[in-house]
Amino acid sequence: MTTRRRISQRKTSLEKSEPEAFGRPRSVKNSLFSLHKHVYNANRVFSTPKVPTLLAIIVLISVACYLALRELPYRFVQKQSAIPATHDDLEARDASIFTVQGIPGKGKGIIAVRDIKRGEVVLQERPLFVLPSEITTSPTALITRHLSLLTPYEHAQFYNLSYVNFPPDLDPENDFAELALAIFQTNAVSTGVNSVGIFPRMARLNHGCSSAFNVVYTWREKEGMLMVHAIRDIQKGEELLTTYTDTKRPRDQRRAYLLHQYSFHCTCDVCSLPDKKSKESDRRLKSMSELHAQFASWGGGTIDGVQAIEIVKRIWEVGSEEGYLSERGRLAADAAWVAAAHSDAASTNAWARLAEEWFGYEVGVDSEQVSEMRTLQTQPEGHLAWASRQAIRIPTPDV
Ligand SMILES: C[S@@+](CC[C@H](N)C(=O)[O-])C[C@H]1O[C@@H](n2cnc3c(N)ncnc32)[C@H](O)[C@@H]1O
Repeated sequence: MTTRRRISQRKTSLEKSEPEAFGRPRSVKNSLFSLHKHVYNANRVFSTPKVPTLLAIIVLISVACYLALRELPYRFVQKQSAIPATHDDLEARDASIFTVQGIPGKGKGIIAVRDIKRGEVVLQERPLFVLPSEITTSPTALITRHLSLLTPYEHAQFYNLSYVNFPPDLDPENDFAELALAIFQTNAVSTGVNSVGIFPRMARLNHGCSSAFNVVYTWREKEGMLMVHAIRDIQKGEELLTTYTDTKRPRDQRRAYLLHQYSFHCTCDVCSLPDKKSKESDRRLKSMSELHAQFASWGGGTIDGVQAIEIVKRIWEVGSEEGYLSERGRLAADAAWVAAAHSDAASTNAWARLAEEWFGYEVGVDSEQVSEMRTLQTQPEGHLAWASRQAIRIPTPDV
């Protein structure tokens, strides 16, 4: 099964553990079971109806109780988190930040209704359901089973989503299982390393490359929630764009991938640059990818700590020229790792401070990554790589 990979590249570096599927809590079954007993006993008291009528009543009441009760744990979990508890609250919060509307040539998209500051939470959302990214059973059967567990509202949310790559010989009005698969493949996003989920509100985000995307989403395993943050200031009226793939690739390759996977020809601000400018942008993006690969070779000892930090600074610089601001928290955290390995506490502290700032924009000031970077600033010697390499002075950030 292919699914949107727009965050999977990013996520593998930012998220570590395998997520749980967000299913109905097991306790629902227990509550349903005890309710069955209760209903059964109640009907024994009023034992006059005929057996078929009685059975019909029991079934009806059971179904009604099940539908009502299965929402309870879900709402309870929602109330514990920062997410507003009801659909109305969610809609009110969304409406104060953005609106979903038709965008010429793109279907629907998300437009800011006010200025949004870099680092702001644009949207938080729990998945309708989550599937493993690799499955051995039939994907249509699996999706159909998950859809059968949704409320009518959630069901409608799912079937309202857009889709591409629907087999031309089939009819979306009749082939619901295939339709569901196409919707899933067009809209699912990574929820950690081995799973993908459907988030109907954020699924309206269209794609932009390199300097064109202005929001980034991250999956928070512990909270079972997807967060969308603005990575640059966004003005009222601007479209919110995320990225569906690693856009540190030349325009031709990005376009070919997006056409094949999502059936659109990308005309974002970067893809629409005149040829000369586009080539310059491609050169910068290629250079960033190559520099990342060189930086990674520090792990194998091919380059020393000072050279590794020079590469980090070069990536930062090229990123600024290109306007590619994503992944800077991770980059600075990796530089802090190098500094810690070489036992330079002051440099570890300085890189961790920079990482805290940029993780704050991209994954949130309340994220695990920010909290780790704060701890590292106070206890550089606590880093797991501390003193694992020769002790040398490591350059601090220029910014
Ligand atoms: C996850 S959906 C995004 C929301 C979708 N536009 C809608 O109407 O619900 C992905 C689909 O949106 C469209 N899309 C996304 N980004 C686009 C872009 N930059 N230009 C044109 N179409 C785009 C493509 O059809 C793609 O398959």
